[in-house]
Parts: sequence; structure tokens; C-alpha cells
Amino acid sequence: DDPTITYDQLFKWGKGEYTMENWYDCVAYMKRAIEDYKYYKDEVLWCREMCFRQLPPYTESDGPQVELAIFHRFTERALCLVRCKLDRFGSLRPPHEVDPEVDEAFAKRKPYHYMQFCHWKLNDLENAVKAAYTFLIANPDDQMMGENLGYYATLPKYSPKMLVDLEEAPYQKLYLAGVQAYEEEDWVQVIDKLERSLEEYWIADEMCRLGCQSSVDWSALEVAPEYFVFIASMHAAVLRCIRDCPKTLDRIRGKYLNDFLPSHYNYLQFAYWKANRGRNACQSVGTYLLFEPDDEAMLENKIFYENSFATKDQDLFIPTNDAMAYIKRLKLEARSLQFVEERFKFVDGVLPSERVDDRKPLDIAVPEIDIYQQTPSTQDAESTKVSSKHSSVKVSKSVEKDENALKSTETAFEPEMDRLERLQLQKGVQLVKKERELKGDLRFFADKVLTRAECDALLQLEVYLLEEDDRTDLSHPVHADNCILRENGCVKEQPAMVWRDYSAILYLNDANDHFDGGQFIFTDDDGNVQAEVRPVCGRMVGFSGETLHGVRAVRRGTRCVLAMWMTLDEEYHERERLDAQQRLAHIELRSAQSDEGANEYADVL
Ligand SMILES: O=C(O)CCC(=O)C(=O)O
Ligand SMILES: [Fe+2]
Repeated sequence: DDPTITYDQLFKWGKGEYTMENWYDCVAYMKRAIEDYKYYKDEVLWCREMCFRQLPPYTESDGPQVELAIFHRFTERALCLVRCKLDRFGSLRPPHEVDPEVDEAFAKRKPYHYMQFCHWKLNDLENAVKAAYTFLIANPDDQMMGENLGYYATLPKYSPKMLVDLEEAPYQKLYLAGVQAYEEEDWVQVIDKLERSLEEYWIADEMCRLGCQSSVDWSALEVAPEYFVFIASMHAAVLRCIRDCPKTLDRIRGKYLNDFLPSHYNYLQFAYWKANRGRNACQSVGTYLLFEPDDEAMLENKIFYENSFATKDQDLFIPTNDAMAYIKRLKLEARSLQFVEERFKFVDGVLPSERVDDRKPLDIAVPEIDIYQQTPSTQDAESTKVSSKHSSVKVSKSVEKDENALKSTETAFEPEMDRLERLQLQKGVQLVKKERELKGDLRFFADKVLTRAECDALLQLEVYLLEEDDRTDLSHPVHADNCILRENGCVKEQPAMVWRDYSAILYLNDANDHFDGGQFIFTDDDGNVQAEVRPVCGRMVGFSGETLHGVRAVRRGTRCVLAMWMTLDEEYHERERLDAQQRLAHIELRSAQSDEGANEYADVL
């Protein structure tokens, strides 16, 4: 309980106990390290916030000494910070220098990595799962931890309730609760939770920005830099860090949501409407449009509200002050940073030649958000609604009457709810094209299931056999995946894989570039082609197990696909995968036991 011991020290000791297989002490030290790290961060941020509040930006109008006054204000803040830190950490806790790598390890939740192993060794499944999950949220691509968690999930004592993110931020909890309330159509709760989530988000955003005040990039400086070059360089490093705040914050259960903030206003506008709070609904529409000015569904909602209230009063749609301040700041920072990144960029050792705006002051007048100009690209409000690719809450009109509507109206909103899972999927699958284009039921295809970068990485792995082959028959004859084609139709019997309910084929390379032919086809019962899908890396076709399909002749090259089958039958649920995983985990466990201690840091169970 010595307060002079700091988190870096505690972390080091925890690792020592881990290596010496003192599982209990490993857990105890890691827990204390995490607590101290949080305490230390909180105190530092508190000082930064307090010093800024006490010494706000210098705003006297310009005079000859304005620059001196501004820099003097910085010096005052510096004094305030030094004093505050001494005060906070002086007697109780020494100020100390932390190796940036240790800070990085804490930011990446590394202590939880050790903790899950030590908990596991102590036979504490619940806490091992919590630590594993908490670590995975910050490191979603960590394969080993993913496998560990997969293994835990096969144990009889496991329960999904153990999947707790011990570091979940208040705004993330509230957002999840708000989305849940939305699914339950509990509008009062949606409003309560999401309003509070926004409040907590603004705080978290502020903390992230304050945290950036120590992200200095020394490597960018020469040995004896110019005073102004030094300042400009520090400024740019801090701005770069701030620019990444949304990437860090806009996450739910480890997944980045590119419409995280606007989606609040999308849920809210609907909930306000349902709760008879028309003014708030309009304001939320306006705020949403601030983030996504071209969102057609929302622009149509706007018209709907205008009609409902029989008003064209645009003041109803003025966004919230919080959101406007947020967007303005974001834009100005981006503008300042863009200047640095463009104008200092040496190309082949040459600095870009001078431009007029190299000497202009920063244009701090953000173009006012023109809410008066916002109209949908199609004025026809009755036309079929196209769901916006950004919007997570698809709001579509129905003819059902809403008794609660403020003005009598023929139309009302009907939510077509995306589940959270789908919300997360959005990142990869931009648009799912449906049956209609493919002329049949339960036929889909989606693009960008893999990103271009993922495809490029994959394509590097391939060895292409480029051979000419002038075949004209089908490379894969017309068939269904869960039944056998007979005269009298498709029969579900062995040896067909009758449990396959849905199929998905993911394409891993591109027709024309890597092979000729090979189009995927859907046919009717007589074998007539109804629709054709050209393989493109990252494109996926999905269909039900009874659907007839085939593949046209591959006339050149190598065609790569990943075929997947899904079942609703409990008995086949994940069976092969779990079997395989269990076997692997046992092998790994045994090999870990035999050479543990040999490597300081055994990742496997
Ligand atoms: O390769 C394709 O596009 C389809 C493959 C297929 O239908 C199957 O493997 O059952
Ligand atoms: Fe198939």
C-alpha cells in the first residue's frame, strides 16, 4: 500500500509474478496497476482541464503586443500545470517518468492479457473470460485471444453473461441501453439514455483532446530547431492526435461505427416524435443533417415534419449547440492540420513553392451550415424510399395512422430496425442487393464484404496457374446445396447435406483479371439462367439451400472462392468448428505446460 509505487512499477512486478507462476500475485499486481494508471490519468487530465478553465484563451483584440500576451497566457498555464501536478502527486505520489511503451501497453489493455491467463490458472473462468473479452475489445484482431475466448466458450461453466467489457465507457453503456430501448419501442427510455449518452460523449471527447496535450512527436524535429518550427511541430502533433479521437471514441463493443454520433440523432428524432416532442424531433433531424447533409431518408423526414406541422419555419431545424460547436471545431482543426500536411511536404527534397494562402490567417469563419438550402434531391416525397447507406435506423413511412401525430396526418413513421449486429456489419457490407435484381426469392449479393486492401493482401498469396482452356460446359453444374436434383424435383435425402439451410459464396479474386468466365448463375427449375453474378473480390452471394445455381466454364486462370454453409439445426450448430477448436486448445494447453517458463510470455492457454 505504498503510494509511491506507480503503475509502471506495479505492471513490472505483475509480469514478474506471472513469469514465476505466482498466479494470485499476478492478478493482484495487475489490478493495482490498472487502478493506479486510471488514477494517474484522471489527475493529469483534471489539472489540464482546470488550468484551461482558470486561464482561458486570451481574447483581447489585437494590438502590437497581442502575440506576447498569447504566449504569456501559455506560460501561465504551464505554471498552473506544474503547480497542479506537484500538488496532486507531490507528497502522496511522486511525479515520475513513464516509458512511453508502458503507456502504450496500458492504452492497449495489455495488463488484461496477463490477467486472463493468471485467472485461468487460478481456475477462475468468469474473470478469465472478462479479462479476455476486455482485452479483445481493444485488440479485436488478436487471434490468440480470440481462440482463447472460443475455447472458454466450449466449457460447461461458461455463460455469455461473462462477456463483460471492464473498461466500457459510460457513453458506450448508455448508447447500448438506448438502442436496446429502441428495439423495445420504449421511447421515453430511448430519449433518456441517448440524451445522456451524448452528454457523456462530449465529456469523453474533451478528455481525449486533453489527453493529446502530451502527444509530442520529438522525431519530427531536428537537433536545434527554430523556435517557430518547434512550436508549429508541437501544434501539429497535438492536432494529429485530436484528429484521431473520433476513431478511438466512436466504438461499440470494439467495432468502429462511422455514423456513431449522427445515429444518436436518428434514433432520437424518431423517439421524440413518438413521445410527442415535435420540436425536439425537428431539432434532431437538423442535427443529423449537419453530419450527413445528403442523407435522403432524413431529408424526406424533414419534409414530413414540415408537412405535419404545416410550417416551413426552418428555425425548427437548427441543430443543437453542442453538435454545432463540435463540428465547427473539427472543421477548423482539420483546416489547420491540412495546411501543415500540404505545405511542409517535401517532394523529392523540394518544398512546394509559395502560394498566396501561405500568408493568410486561418479562416476561422466556418461556412455556416446552410439549413435553409437542405432539400432532398428528389422533391417527390411519395417516391419509394431509398434507405441511406449511412443511416442505421431506417425510417420508412407507412400508411398506418398514428394517433399521436401532432397534426392529423395520413402517414406515420414505422421503424425498420437494424439490429446492433447489422449496425456493426455496415462497415464492410455497404449495400445488400436483393431478390429483385436476382429475379428470385432469398437471393442476395453484397459488395465490399472484403475491403480492397484485404483483397490485395489475399491476391499476393495466390499462385496463378495461367492456362488456356476452351471449355464451354459448366464448371459447376446446376445444383442445390441441400438436396439432390431428381426428375420430380429436388429431394432432401442423403448423401445431400440436408442440414444446410443457407449458402454464401465469397469471391476472393476478380473475373477478367485473374480468370475468364466463371460467372455464378441462378436458374429456374428447367435450368434456364435467370440471373448472373460476376465474381469480384469481396463480393458475396447468398441464397437458401434449395436455390438452384451453378458456375459457368472457367476458360482461363484460377478462380478463388470461399463457400460457406449455414444451418438452423442445433445439432449441427458450429459442430465441426467447435470440435476442431477444442482439439487445438488441448494441444496448445499441453505444449504450453511443457515449455512454460521457457518463454517469458506464453500467449497460449
Ligand atoms: O463457386 C461458386 O460460385 C459456387 C460454388 C457452389 O455452388 C458450391 O460449392 O456449392
Ligand atoms: Fe452450390
